[in-house]
Amino acid sequence: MTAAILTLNTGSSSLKFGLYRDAPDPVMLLTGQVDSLGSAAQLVLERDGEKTSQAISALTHAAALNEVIAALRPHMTGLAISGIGHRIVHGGPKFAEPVVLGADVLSALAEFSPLAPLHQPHNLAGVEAAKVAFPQAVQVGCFDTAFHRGHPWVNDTFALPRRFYEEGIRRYGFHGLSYDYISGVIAQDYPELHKGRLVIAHLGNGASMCAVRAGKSVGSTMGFSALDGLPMGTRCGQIDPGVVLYLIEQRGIAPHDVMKMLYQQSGLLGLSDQSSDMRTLLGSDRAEAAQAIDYYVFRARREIGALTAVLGGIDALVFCGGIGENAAPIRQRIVEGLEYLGVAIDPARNRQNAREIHSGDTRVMVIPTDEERIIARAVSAALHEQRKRAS
Ligand SMILES: Nc1ncnc2c1ncn2[C@@H]1O[C@H](COP(=O)(O)OP(=O)(O)O)[C@@H](O)[C@H]1O
Ligand SMILES: CC(=O)OP(=O)(O)O
Ligand SMILES: [Mg+2]
Repeated sequence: MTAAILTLNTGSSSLKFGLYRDAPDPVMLLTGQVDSLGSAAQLVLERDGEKTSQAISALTHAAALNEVIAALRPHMTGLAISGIGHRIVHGGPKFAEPVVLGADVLSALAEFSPLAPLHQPHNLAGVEAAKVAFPQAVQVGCFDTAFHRGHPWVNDTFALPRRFYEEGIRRYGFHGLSYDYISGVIAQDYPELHKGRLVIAHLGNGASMCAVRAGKSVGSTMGFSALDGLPMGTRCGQIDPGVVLYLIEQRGIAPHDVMKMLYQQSGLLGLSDQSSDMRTLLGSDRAEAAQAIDYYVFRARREIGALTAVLGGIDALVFCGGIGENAAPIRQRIVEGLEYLGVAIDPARNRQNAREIHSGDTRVMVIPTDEERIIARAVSAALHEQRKRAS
């Protein structure tokens, strides 16, 4: 039997997975995803460049995971799943490295569920389902917050009474597995640039930007929860906290309903009154859809300016995530007006989603992210440690 690794990445609207042969840089055997969870879910598997797709009935992440495991079985002959890596969005102030998910760790992580209600409970349900399906495998948690744990204090704190910082009310930042992957690609392919100042824009269903200097995160648009910063598919992004207080105190809306509104009914969906999906909005002729895109682009441009200020300049702007990697018109519009930073793009290369799309002095790049690979590497390292201890 060959040792294999399974990775699971439960996003807010999708479930992505990968099957790898164990090696220090694990060898990818297949990848796949379940999209549009909750409505017309599709399970797509990709092996050796060939895609197969099937409709599935799952409504929840946990049910989808069971269907994924069933679909993977025929591909597992001769393989023993030795380790399973999970993307866990919130690691709180403590977890700055991947960790083996024992019972005490899992209960500590469950305490962060209220801080990331669209993700953390699904992530942890995935761990439980994986433990049942593969009881022999080592379960490893990889945190979206870990990449940001070295933030300078000014970027880690809110201006609240001091004790709240000590109690863990901090700007954690998310999408760290994605930023870790992208900065690894830069280190390998552009070693000079790796020493410099990057703004990485992870624009998916969830969206954030990260300021990276010499491979380290020094700032992020996301804060305490996965709500802050850029507007997202259904999340509001930056908002005056006075609005939240007003809705609760003066309008009498129950806090739980405000939470639901901020996480699930706002962002592109709330503004367009049509869809959370950028493809749908780009294809729509409704004025509200156009306005939702206007706001999205405006906030993204504004945050690039803010993070460039944090870095004291910008050497490269990198786009990734479903929108960042595929939506050429959105990239085009975001960079409009950033010429003063040397940021401009070549329309033809932009349309091709080419890796280098800049026409000015500052590099602008499109790099498909691969959170699964970062997870698979962490699992391989954990398996290696385990074997070393056993020998
Ligand atoms: N070709 C495309 N053009 C525009 N938007 C796209 C395209 N492909 C994917 N997207 C958008 O990417 C977003 C999903 O991003 P993704 O990173 O896959 O999500 P998740 O955060 O759930 O992992 C959706 O808004 C989708 O519309
Ligand atoms: C943290 C976050 O927003 O994740 P996702 O993009 O998967 O929703
Ligand atoms: Mg994502």
